[in-house]
Amino acid sequence: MEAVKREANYDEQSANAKGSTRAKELAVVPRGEIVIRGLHKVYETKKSQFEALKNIDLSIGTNEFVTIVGPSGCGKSTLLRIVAGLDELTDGSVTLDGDEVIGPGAERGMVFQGYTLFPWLTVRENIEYGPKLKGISTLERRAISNHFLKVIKLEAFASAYPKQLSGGMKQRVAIARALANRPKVLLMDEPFGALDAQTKLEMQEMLLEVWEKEKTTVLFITHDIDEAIFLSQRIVVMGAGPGRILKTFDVELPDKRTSEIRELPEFLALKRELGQLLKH
Ligand SMILES: Nc1ncnc2c1ncn2[C@@H]1O[C@H](COP(=O)(O)OP(=O)(O)OP(=O)(O)O)[C@@H](O)[C@H]1O
Repeated sequence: MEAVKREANYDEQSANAKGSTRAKELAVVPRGEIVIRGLHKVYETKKSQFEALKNIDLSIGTNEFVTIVGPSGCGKSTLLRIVAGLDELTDGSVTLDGDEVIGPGAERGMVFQGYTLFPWLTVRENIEYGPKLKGISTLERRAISNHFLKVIKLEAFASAYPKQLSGGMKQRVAIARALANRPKVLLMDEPFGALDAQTKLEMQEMLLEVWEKEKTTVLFITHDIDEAIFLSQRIVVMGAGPGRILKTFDVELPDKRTSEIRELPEFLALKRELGQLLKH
């Protein structure tokens, strides 16, 4: 269990233990703060250029849960891929805790819609994959996978292979596998898009539980307005032609998100407003 405690906790503990100014400074270092400034993305082919993103400015705070919504083709995935370091920006900058993003890194975990588990590995082995690459010992890896199997409530399936799991279970493993690297940020591109309605609701509740426990910054993409409101602290609405931010909304709902909040007047009012904005 020790192995999966967050760095911030370690820092706080060491600050308390040592009581030194330096240790206290370490304890307040932001973790998982994304700053995007003047971001432009142009896709170039031999014959043409396509401006996918224009003038994107967005800051996402430590432990914040931010969702991006917008019409198909407005550049949501492009933006997420650039933050992941999987795609290059044309102009501007993206930093994570002050460090420029120049490529993929284990501190940014990704979960996509398609199931990206290794079919030849068991659930436990999939979760331990990242820590194994990092050279973490077998004992510590076991502690990490035990912790996350519990978090995603799949202890009984530790030895199962992905093909033996339902879609929702596979996505739970994908989330655990991303979290096992102890990322500062979880980047999620329509992770529940392929699930049936009931499983999707269950996954949303599970994700919020995980987010509360693990205190990771989350940048989430969805087409589903209900999902965006239910999950997020802030919603960023993008428009197309070229991809840009139209408006951001603070979600003023109780921190404790239970299914009842979907009936609250604030929820319904925001849903109406987002619906109107996305119609144009
Ligand atoms: N590798 C590429 N080369 C050229 N154009 C691209 C490339 N990848 C994406 N695009 C274009 O950039 C635009 C933004 O694509 P992106 O996938 O980011 O949109 P999106 O908002 O995530 O869409 P969706 O909601 O349908 O997933 C689209 O018009 C797409 O055709």
